[in-house]
Amino acid sequence: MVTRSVDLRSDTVTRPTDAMREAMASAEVDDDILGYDPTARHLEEEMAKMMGKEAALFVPSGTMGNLICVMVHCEVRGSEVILGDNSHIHVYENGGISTIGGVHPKTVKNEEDGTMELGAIEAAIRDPKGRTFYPSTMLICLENTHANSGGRCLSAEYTDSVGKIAKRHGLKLHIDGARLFNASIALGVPVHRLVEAADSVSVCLSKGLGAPVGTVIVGSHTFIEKAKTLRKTLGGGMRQIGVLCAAALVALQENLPKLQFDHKKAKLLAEGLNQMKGIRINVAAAETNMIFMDMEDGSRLTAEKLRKSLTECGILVLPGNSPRIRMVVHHQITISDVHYTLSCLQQAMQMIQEPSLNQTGKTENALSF
Ligand SMILES: Cc1ncc(COP(=O)(O)O)c(C=O)c1O
Ligand SMILES: C[C@@H](O)[C@H](N)C(=O)O
Repeated sequence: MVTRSVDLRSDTVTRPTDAMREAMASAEVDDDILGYDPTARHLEEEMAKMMGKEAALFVPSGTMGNLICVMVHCEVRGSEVILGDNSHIHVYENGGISTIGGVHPKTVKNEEDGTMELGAIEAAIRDPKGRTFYPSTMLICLENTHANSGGRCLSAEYTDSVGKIAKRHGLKLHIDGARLFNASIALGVPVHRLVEAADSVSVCLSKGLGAPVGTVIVGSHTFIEKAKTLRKTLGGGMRQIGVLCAAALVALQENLPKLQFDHKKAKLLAEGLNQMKGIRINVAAAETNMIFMDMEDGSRLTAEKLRKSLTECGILVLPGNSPRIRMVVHHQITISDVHYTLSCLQQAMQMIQEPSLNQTGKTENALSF
């Protein structure tokens, strides 16, 4: 019976630490819809300062944060947003910007590193002279780090270049910064510099930072005022949110410094996987806390077989029928968990690829982790 549990499904799975729970229990609270929750104000002031923006607003989720930001920037009917074809907003948010926001998506191909080609972005901008027929481009969205590219980082220089395109065409720039702190640590660039060109940013507290709930959006005072109204319209206004914001403040203090170790653990995992036959790993692409593991063509290995073997070892990855397995490291994964995962994968691959060998109990090239 497996007793060990290693949860690599996502960095959204972390449990609140004791310090977070203590802070939640003793949090100073008030009605935040009326604008009086002191702990929410404290968190929002902290985040606005860190991001170098005028104001901030706590929202229940990253999905709502992105939706509100897109809707504020695209408040004119017929608005269109340019975003990546593999972006979280386009793929994993139920098409909310269209179905709820009434905003038309104009996708541009995401490159392997999470960027969109600058020329392709500019070419996607509608000609205002065609306004009778075309939607009107109002906004460009980036995602840093880029989740579906494996947690790849967008540089400040690239973001500035996109910002220049937006400004040249009178557009706004939003950054889905669900894992912005991971990008900042990996690049060694402060978060405020990474988002300098952005008019709005959505930053998740519930990802690598390990808070149980929440996202903060930042922007100008005018933007945040409009966002506050929309948050209420969408049902995202809440009462005593100081309980949640207190945990987020602890997460910022406790876990921000730990992100560098998450990246080191992810790299260790990628390097170990890279020694194994039958799978493909791009070690260089493991820039932050995510790893993508692809099955080699023609191999007996399938993602489903490996997922099943991992589960039998108590190792959790997201279920799915994709031939790719994603592993996400967080502060509640230890180095020993990484070694355990590598050892379980090595044995699983051996059993799947060389079933006859295992009947004799012989094992070759067993890697020692
Ligand atoms: C890049 C990115 N943006 C936004 C979100 C949405 O955040 P939430 O799950 O809190 O809605 C996620 C996933 O959680 C994400 O990975
Ligand atoms: C699944 C996805 O929505 C989530 N943001 C994650 O990365 O785990």
